[in-house]
Amino acid sequence: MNATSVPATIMEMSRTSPDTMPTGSPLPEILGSLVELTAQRERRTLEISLLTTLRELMPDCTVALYNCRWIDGHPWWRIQLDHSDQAVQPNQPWALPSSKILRILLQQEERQPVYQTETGLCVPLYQVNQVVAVLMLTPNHDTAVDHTLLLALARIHENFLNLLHASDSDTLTGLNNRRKFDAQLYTLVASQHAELPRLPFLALLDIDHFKRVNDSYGHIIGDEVLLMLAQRMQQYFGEEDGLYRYGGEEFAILFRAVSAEKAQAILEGFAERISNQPFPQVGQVTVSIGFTQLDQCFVPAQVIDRADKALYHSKTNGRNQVNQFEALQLQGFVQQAEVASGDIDLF
Ligand SMILES: Nc1nc2c(ncn2[C@@H]2O[C@H](COP(=O)(O)OP(=O)(O)OP(=O)(O)O)[C@@H](O)[C@H]2O)c(=O)[nH]1
Repeated sequence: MNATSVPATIMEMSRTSPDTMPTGSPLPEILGSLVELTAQRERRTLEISLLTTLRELMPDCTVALYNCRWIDGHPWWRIQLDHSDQAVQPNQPWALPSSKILRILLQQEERQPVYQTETGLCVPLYQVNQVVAVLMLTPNHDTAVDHTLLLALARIHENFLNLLHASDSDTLTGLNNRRKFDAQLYTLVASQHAELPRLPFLALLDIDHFKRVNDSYGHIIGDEVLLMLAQRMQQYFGEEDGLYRYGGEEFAILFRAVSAEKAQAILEGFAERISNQPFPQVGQVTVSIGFTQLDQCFVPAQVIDRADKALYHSKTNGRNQVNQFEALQLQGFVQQAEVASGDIDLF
């Protein structure tokens, strides 16, 4: 099913299978749930909306959502939300699923939309032909589950996951794109809490002399360097760190560290790894990095300006190095910008 066929399917359900509709779930209620579901623009709120909808439409079932992560071809999973929406803390440890679920995820069993397990029903959700999440449904007592309704909601959720992924991703590198970066920086700046044990930082990273790569080896090899750099970022940084293609040959990283010194060490470790691991055909590539600590005193435009100034300092002082805005400011190398009437003006 694709996104455009969804409304027809729901209308069809209401016409052709009225007796399979759960009691108390008339068409207006289902449509209301769909409106709510499809208004979401973030994966977590989309997931909460799906579970709320299922809970409302199937009150006799317990529902849980697991997210899947693939490492070297093996699926790991962790519970993301359960029936009560709030009960699960984010970032539970990843675990190996049971052998039955493993067979389903690896598609060793004949691919079906719904699988029967010991405890109930399992509905895999796909992205580019790979399972990215699993809905687990346990009926209380002997309640019959309306498979048509369950599958329609699962497919709608899946379609929206895919749309979200497409609108948030950079097509060349697969990293998050600038649109996603702007949204997440805004959220992070607005929601910072001083009591969090690890401090938030923004780093801007730019490949050194990238024009020479394009000029010497061609644009396609240049693209490959961008892709490999993105892959090395994914291997080096943690799964909770935000990695973005900021534009052209520039990347952004939103990450946490216990101190500015530790943040500097993390970024220097990455720059060193890049310069020490030659790229196919091109050889050595180096990167320059500027970073700054996020602070509620500064709006997103100021935070970006601070990281950018630190990056510019790295570029103009020999490249292949990492600088923090706050340290440069103390030494008098850079100045703070202030926001006036929506623009950034220097003091
Ligand atoms: N292959 C490829 N090149 C790109 C892409 N986006 C931007 N570029 C190239 O990136 C290069 C950036 O060049 P400059 O801004 O002069 O920077 P630089 O050569 O990296 O020099 P410094 O940043 O000063 O070290 C240009 O040649 C752009 O054409 C892309 O998606 N693919």
